[in-house]
Amino acid sequence: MIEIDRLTRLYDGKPACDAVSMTIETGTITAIVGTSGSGKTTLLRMINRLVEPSSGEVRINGTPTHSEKPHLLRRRIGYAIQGHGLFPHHTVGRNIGAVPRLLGWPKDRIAARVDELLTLFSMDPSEFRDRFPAELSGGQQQRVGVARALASRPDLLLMDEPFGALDPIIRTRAQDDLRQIQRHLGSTILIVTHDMDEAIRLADRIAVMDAGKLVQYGTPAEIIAHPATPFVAEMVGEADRPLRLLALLQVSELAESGPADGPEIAPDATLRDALSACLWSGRESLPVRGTTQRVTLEAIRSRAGAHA
Ligand SMILES: Nc1ncnc2c1ncn2[C@@H]1O[C@H](COP(=O)(O)OP(=O)(O)OP(=O)(O)O)[C@@H](O)[C@H]1O
Repeated sequence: MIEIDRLTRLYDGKPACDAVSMTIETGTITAIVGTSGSGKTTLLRMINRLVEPSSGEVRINGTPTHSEKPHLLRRRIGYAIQGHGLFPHHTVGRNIGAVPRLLGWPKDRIAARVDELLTLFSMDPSEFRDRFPAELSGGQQQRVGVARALASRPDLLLMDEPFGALDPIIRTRAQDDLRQIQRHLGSTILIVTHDMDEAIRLADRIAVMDAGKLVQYGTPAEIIAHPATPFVAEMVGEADRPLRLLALLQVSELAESGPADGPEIAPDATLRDALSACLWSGRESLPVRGTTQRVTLEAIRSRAGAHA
C-alpha cells in the first residue's frame, strides 16, 4: 500500500502540489488526471524523490520514503516517461536488464526476466533481445521502456504520460497491453495523464488534480456519475458521459438470446466498441463470440440513456 500524506511542494512560496493525501492499494492502477500545470508531475516526482517535498510524507508499505537514500528508493520504484528514455548504445536486453543488474541479480535470472517481459509485450525474445533501440518502431521502443521499468518487479511503477507520443491507434493497443500485463504481474502503477479517456480505460481509481489540489479521488464510474466539482465535470465532458459509461461495461452484460448476422463481437469487448461496430456496419444487433447470443443496438442505447 502507498500512502501519500499531506504532500506539499512550494515553488517561490506558491504550492505546485498542495497537501495531497491519498492511499493507493497494492496491485492497482491509479491515474492522476488534470490540466497542464495542475501539479501532476510534481506529485509523481515527490514519490520517488526526484523532487523533495516541502512538507508531508509518502509511505510505501508503512516505511516513509525519507528514511531511505534516494538512489536506493529509486531502485524499488520503476519510472517510465514520455519518450522511452532507452540507452541507445545498449541492446534491448541490456536496457530491460539495467535495474536487475544494479541490484546484482545473477545473469541467468536477468536473462529469464528479459525474455519473460519481451514475451509479455508480444515481442519475440529471439528476434528482439539483441536489437538496438534505433532498430525498433516507436511503439516497440515504448514497450521496451515500460518493460525496463517493470524489470525488477518494483513495489511501484510511476509513469508520466508514457503513451503521450504514440499515435491514437497504437496508444489504445499500448493501454490494453499495459492493463493486461499489470493484471498478470500484479504491479502497482501510478500514471500521470491529461487524457481522461486514457484514465478511464486504464485505471482502477482516478485522482483529479486542479491547481495543486486533489479535487476528487474515486473509481472511474464514481467520477463519471458523480463529478465532485464543475472542474471534474468539465474534465469528464458532460456530453460524453453516456459514451464513457459504455466504455466501462462489457458486451456480456447485455447479451441476450436472439438472431444476429455478420462479424461477431467478443463478450469482453466494451459496449462502446459494440456501439461503434453497430453504427459502422449499419447493423441493429451483433452476434456475441463463443455464444448463441447477441447484443442489440436498442439495448446499448437504453443502457446509455439510463445513465445519461
Ligand atoms: N522546478 C520548478 N520551479 C518552479 N516552478 C515549478 C517547477 N516545477 C513545476 N513548477 C510549477 O508548478 C506547477 C505544477 O507543475 P507540474 O509540472 O507538476 O504540472 P503538471 O500538471 O504535471 O503539468 P503538465 O501536464 O503541463 O506537465 C506549475 O505551475 C509549474 O510552473
